[in-house]
Amino acid sequence: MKGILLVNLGTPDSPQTPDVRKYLNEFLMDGRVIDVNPIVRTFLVRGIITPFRSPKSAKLYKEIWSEETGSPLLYYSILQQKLLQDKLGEGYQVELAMRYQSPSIESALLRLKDNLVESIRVIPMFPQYASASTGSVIEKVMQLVSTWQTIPNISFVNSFHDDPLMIKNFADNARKYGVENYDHVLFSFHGLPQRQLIKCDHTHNYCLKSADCCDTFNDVNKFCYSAQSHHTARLIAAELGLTSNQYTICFQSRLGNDPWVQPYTSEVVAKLAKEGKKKMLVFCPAFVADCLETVYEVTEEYNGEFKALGGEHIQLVESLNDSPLFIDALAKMALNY
Ligand SMILES: C=CC1=C(C)c2cc3[nH]c(cc4nc(cc5[nH]c(cc1n2)c(C)c5CCC(=O)O)C(CCC(=O)O)=C4C)c(C)c3C=C
Ligand SMILES: [Fe+2]
Ligand SMILES: [Fe+2]
Repeated sequence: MKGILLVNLGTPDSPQTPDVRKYLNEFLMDGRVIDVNPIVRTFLVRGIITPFRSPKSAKLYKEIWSEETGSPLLYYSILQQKLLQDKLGEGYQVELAMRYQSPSIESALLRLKDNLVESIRVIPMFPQYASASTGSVIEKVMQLVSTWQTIPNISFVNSFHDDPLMIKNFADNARKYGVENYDHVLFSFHGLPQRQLIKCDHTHNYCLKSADCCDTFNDVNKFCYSAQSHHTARLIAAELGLTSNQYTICFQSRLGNDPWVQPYTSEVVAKLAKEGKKKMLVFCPAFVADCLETVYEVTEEYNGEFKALGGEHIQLVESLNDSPLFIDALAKMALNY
């Protein structure tokens, strides 16, 4: 039996403030997410961010929480695990874990260990590599497994930003809206502090040194989250036959006052509304499942800001969720030892 472990980010156990606080504390106390001195991080997270953000975020989570299925991120993650298990069949044990909260990575690894799997293939569910997402998952898994007496044959998917099935899946999801019916297309990725990009630049002389450092995907920037994001967007655009003036790549969900990777989605939305764009199609290709950042931030927040400035409608392209093409992509990654 071979073990496959899917790991996504995590979501609160409920949309109530105490559960959201517990989630944010675990998430934001991760040194790869808020990568500052631990004393400063503790002060920032426990003293400022979590006390103020928890009640606000709880309100947003209540907006996207379904009575029947709970958090969209967990709902689609469970579906992805079940569908991949069905596809791979008996020789494989597919487990799901979340980096923060539940189901925990520790419990999923123990289920694989108890079944004496010969090997474990870990798939962090983030197409583009970032230390704050993929890096954190890999570190946590290695930390836990390193304490086992028998360390299994273990491998990790580091990124899948250019996976052809994933690219086709996003493009197909957009086709049903008729891309030609929109004035402009946005590729809005989750943001990241600029210093986290710079830390991944092993040459110390490329990332953010010029305005066009992400315009090509090359040997120097191949591990950069922003360069991988630009690459994903260009591939989806090419699949849809979009020319470069028909779309904009941007980054959402900035937290705090430090500079994050730019341009910021909210500023791009405002600029395009002021230029007279009426209808926009928005992809969020940093996420493989719909979540707070897509369902609320794009459909409610950016749509509201766009309309307030004269725009008519922002249409979110749904995420990969339970699409058969994405399950095929996962199966390929699972089998590609
Ligand atoms: C310093 C702060 C943050 C970094 C860095 C960060 C990176 C990052 N996050 C994701 C994926 C997701 N993030 C989600 C929610 C979310 N993200 C942050 C902060 C940082 N993320 C916060 C505070 C939150 C919680 C919501 C809020 O209060 O605004 C989610 C959604 C979870 C859900 O339950 O739906 C995802 C998914 C990636 C891929 C990433 C690095 C590239
Ligand atoms: Fe995030
Ligand atoms: Fe870069």
